Amino acid sequence: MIQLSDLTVTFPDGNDTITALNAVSLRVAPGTVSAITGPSGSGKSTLLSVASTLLTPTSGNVEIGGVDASALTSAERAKLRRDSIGIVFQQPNLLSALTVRDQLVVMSHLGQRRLRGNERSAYERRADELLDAVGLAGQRQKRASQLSGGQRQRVNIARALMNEPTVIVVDEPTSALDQQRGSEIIDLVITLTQERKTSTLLVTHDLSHLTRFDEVHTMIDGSLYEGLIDATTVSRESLAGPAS
Ligand SMILES: Nc1ncnc2c1ncn2[C@@H]1O[C@H](COP(=O)(O)OP(=O)(O)OP(=O)(O)O)[C@@H](O)[C@H]1O
Repeated sequence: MIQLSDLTVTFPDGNDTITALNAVSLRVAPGTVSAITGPSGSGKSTLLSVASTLLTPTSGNVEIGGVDASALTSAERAKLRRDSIGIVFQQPNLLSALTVRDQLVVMSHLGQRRLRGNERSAYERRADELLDAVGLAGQRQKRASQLSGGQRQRVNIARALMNEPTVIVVDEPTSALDQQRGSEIIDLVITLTQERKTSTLLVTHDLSHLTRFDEVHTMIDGSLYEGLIDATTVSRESLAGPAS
């Protein structure tokens, strides 16, 4: 479960400041996908960076499974991130020299000592189970360069699940894919979220899938609103007020 409370992020801009997030609150329950859409520059990526504890907010806090990330040291936060948060970036950043299976195995012992043989085979079993779950059972020994864009995104998703996270943060998973492959990736994210009871926070520009998510929010100028809102036609004064 992830709970974002009253998050504000400002960046210096010459003598001024930019408010990238303005008192944003959001709770994503286990087994549900909450989608965030909104215009370019409205703060969506900043929200994902804060939710995944990669960026510390100017104020407000992020709780992952009841743990307040702001109360942790940076080493503790890195451990929380490794153990509890799966991050799926927009472009799959796979390591071209590794097989599909090893892309996953390497994730599970980042920053740790060399694996012993029996540990390695446990990780390989988990990798194979996840590759089955994302429809890549037959591709385990291939290299990233031999995969299609949709298959790479599947590896990316499987890799994010390797450490059994309770929270998944997904940035524009369909942006490099055609409509059908994009739709299949959304199906996969929804199915895995339900099966594994993760709290999934997903950013997308692609409005065609929005009705399939449990919740939809729109980010406008750093504020988060419930539902789908057309930021070009609605004035801020007429909005009901930020979601909380
Ligand atoms: N590191 C930074 N330093 C200064 N300003 C930043 C930084 N990161 C983001 N911003 C500013 O914060 C605002 C929100 O940016 P953000 O990238 O979160 O928007 P976005 O909704 O993800 O945009 P897009 O859809 O184009 O990716 C923008 O005005 C951006 O210029």
